[in-house]
Amino acid sequence: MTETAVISTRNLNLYYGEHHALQDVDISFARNRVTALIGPSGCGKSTLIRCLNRMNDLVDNVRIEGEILFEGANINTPQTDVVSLRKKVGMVFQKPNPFPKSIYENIAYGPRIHGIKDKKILDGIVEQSLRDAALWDEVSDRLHASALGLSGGQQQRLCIARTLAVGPEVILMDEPCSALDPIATAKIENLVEELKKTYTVIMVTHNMQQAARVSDYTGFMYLGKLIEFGETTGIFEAPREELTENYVTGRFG
Ligand SMILES: Nc1ncnc2c1ncn2[C@@H]1O[C@H](COP(=O)(O)OP(=O)(O)OP(=O)(O)O)[C@@H](O)[C@H]1O
Repeated sequence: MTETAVISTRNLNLYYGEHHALQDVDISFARNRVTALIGPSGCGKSTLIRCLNRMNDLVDNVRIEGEILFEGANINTPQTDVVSLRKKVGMVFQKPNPFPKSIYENIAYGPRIHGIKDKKILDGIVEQSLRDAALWDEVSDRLHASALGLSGGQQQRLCIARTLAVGPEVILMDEPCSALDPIATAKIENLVEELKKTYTVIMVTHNMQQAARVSDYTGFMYLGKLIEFGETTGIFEAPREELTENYVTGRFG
């Protein structure tokens, strides 16, 4: 890959107890591009993206070896400031998980934690984040209503807005559409297209059509290994590995 990598791993290995869940993964994620991670259930896709903002730290009995380079530094060290890492490498989960608070408070929460107190500035961040997440027009008249009253698709865009509000560089998305209907899914996919102008997006998806539609690069994983990585068109139309071909043509999975 000739593009600038924002984040990359070198000899990344992860063990859950005895289970070797990531094996020698070397991958680079290009700036302002969407990279999709695909592969059958249990192959390690979520485990891999969770390494990129140290979410696996929260799991008991996990051991991680190797380097994860972000902005030139290895983040897989005890010295890493994990709070500031998670501000720069945000995450959106499979199931929308808004806080049981107002729409406004969901977005303002992160910036407040990071020290922004001025109401005018917070108002501006809330509006901009909602605009950037393509939600402003649907909620601008009810910012102080509960976020739990939004539809699933709106809640997921709210979660994206919440991530944008703290000024990330990378957005990790772990199957962000799996709980959504096709219309809400299409909105998220269109949004991802917009987001990559400003951010780097790394998305786990079970849906191969989605990977083909939204991503520039695709990594295919199998049993904890990154089997093949390259431009999405190449992975889907001319895979080099037989395993990849079998998977993308639906022969297993
Ligand atoms: N907290 C954990 N403790 C122990 N084993 C785990 C844990 N999380 C995941 N695993 C195991 O690690 C392997 C990789 O899981 P992971 O969730 O990363 O796969 P995945 O490719 O994202 O799967 P899916 O598509 O089903 O979400 C699986 O065998 C899984 O059972």
